[in-house]
This record gives sequence, structure tokens and C-alpha cells, in this order.
Amino acid sequence: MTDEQRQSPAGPIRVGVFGARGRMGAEVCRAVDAADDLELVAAIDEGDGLSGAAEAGAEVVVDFTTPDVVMDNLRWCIDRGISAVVGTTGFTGERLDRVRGWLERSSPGVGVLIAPNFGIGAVLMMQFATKAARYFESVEIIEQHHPRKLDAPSGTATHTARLIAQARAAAGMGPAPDATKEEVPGARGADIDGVRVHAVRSAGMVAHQEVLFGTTGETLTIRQDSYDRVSFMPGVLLGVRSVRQRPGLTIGLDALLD
Ligand SMILES: NC(=O)C1=CN([C@@H]2O[C@H](COP(=O)(O)OP(=O)(O)OC[C@H]3O[C@@H](n4cnc5c(N)ncnc54)[C@H](O)[C@@H]3O)[C@@H](O)[C@H]2O)C=CC1
Ligand SMILES: O=C(O)C1=N[C@H](C(=O)O)C[C@H](O)C1
Repeated sequence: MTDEQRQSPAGPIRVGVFGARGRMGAEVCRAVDAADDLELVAAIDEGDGLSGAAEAGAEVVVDFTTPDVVMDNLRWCIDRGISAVVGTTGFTGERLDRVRGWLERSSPGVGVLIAPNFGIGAVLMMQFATKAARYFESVEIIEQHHPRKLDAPSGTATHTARLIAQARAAAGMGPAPDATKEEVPGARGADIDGVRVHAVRSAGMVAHQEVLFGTTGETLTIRQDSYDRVSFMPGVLLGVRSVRQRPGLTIGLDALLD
């Protein structure tokens, strides 16, 4: 990084992208390139080495890689005082605690935003589902994705299930009643904090989720569909523009939309 690069606080935000040749990373590179207030200074994928981002003076890194590598990437950013916007999945409670620990020991002002879903509709779908949770005895989540997705259930479905379980617990409700004996293991989906989650993988899909609630005589379905990865870009760019004003760890896009 040159002195000239360091001395441009009012200039465009200098952005690095990790996972730049992936489906999401490539879209993020295009979106950053097209934004007047952002400058794409590093586009890094597997095998490139991360140091190019520091050498180019990245102030914010956007990570869309894999659950296997994202923790090392984040540690690398935090150690160098680079803020990060993370869409990569795989964040358990234990992982989030580790990130918080790194941030407590980092230079002040480093922000990390980890969002299971950057789609505005998806954020609202999770909020609506959380609001509905206490009114319905039954709840099931059906997530549907493209068949090249590496993980199941999706980060969004896992996060939604946890939010619903917390809302039910706060209302004094336990898991949804279910008398079914599985004749084939997995027939009833995964159990996340007492909420059943079903993962569909199909050609022709991008990212979709339904939350199905049921009570006596009625059901409520809350559904969100991302038909194109551009749907995630307004949320990602909002994160890039905001993350340095939010030192520490922010989980989810909700706080940035208020
Ligand atoms: N939060 C959100 O809104 C969204 C999150 N995702 C998540 O983002 C992640 C990526 O998804 P896709 O782009 O579909 O996957 P992808 O497989 O198309 O892209 C991942 C990229 O990361 C690269 N990579 C692997 N190791 C790396 C390393 N050490 N350094 C730099 N690059 C590395 C791969 O070579 C690949 O190009 C997944 O976890 C997915 O679930 C996807 C869409 C939206
Ligand atoms: O891999 C994807 O495509 C997506 N991953 C995220 C997830 O696991 O929730 C977000 C969105 O569903 C797309």
C-alpha cells in the first residue's frame, strides 16, 4: 500500500473480494465496479493468496468463499485491521464467539458483518416468520437451491429456524408436536432447535425458502425467491458502505436497514 493510497479518506472505499471467481464473488466484483463510491482493488480466489488485498490497500473485504476457509480468511482480515462483509455460510455459535474474541483483541474500528442472506426480501421473510412464530402450533421450513450448493441446510434456513425457536421459547412454546415415526431416516428433514428443515436441490433454482406455519383450520406460508444473484447486491453494497461505522461483530442485515 502506498502513502497516496493511505491518504484518501474521502475517496472511494477500497474493496477486496475473496472468492472472486465464484458465482457470488463474480457478481460482487461487477457490482463494486459499477458503484462510483467503491473501488475494486483486489479480486482473489483460491490459490491467489490473500496478501494481494493488503498490498492493494483494501479497507473492506467481501468474502463469498466456503465454510472450510472463511474462518482463516476472517482472522487474516481482522489481524490486519481490514473490515469484512461475509456472506459465506457455516457460522455456528462457537464460530461467532471466536470472531468476537479476535475483534476484542484487534485494532479499534474493525467491523465484521456476517449475514446469512443479503436479499432484502429474505431479511423480511425471516422477520415476518419470527413475528408469526408464536401464533402457530406447527412450523416447517423448506429451502430450495441450485444443485451446486455445497451445504445443507442453507445458512438462511438454519438462521430462520433458530429465530423461530427463540420466539417460540420466549412465548413459552416447545417444539411443534410430531407423532410421526420415520420409516426412512431423514424423511422428516433435519431438526434445528426443534424446527424441521427440508432441503431441496434442483436445476433451474437459485435460492428460495418457504416457512410453513399451521394451526387449527389454517396455514400461513411465507415465501421468498431469489431468481438472480443480483438480488443480493444491494444488501452486500449496503454492508460494504456501513461496516466500518459498526466496529465489532454485526450479525444479519436487519440492523443496517432500520
Ligand atoms: N449471504 C448470502 O446472501 C449468500 C451466501 N452465499 C454463500 O456464499 C458462499 C459462496 O457461494 P457461491 O458463490 O455460490 O459458491 P462458489 O463455489 O461459486 O464460489 C466460492 C468461491 O470461493 C473460492 N475459494 C475457495 N477457497 C478460497 C480461498 N481460500 N480464498 C479465496 N477464494 C477461495 C472458490 O474457488 C470459488 O470460486 C456459500 O457459502 C453460499 O452459501 C451464497 C449466496 C448468497
Ligand atoms: O449457496 C447459495 O446459493 C445461498 N446461500 C445462502 C444460504 O445458505 O442461506 C444464501 C442464499 O440462500 C443463497
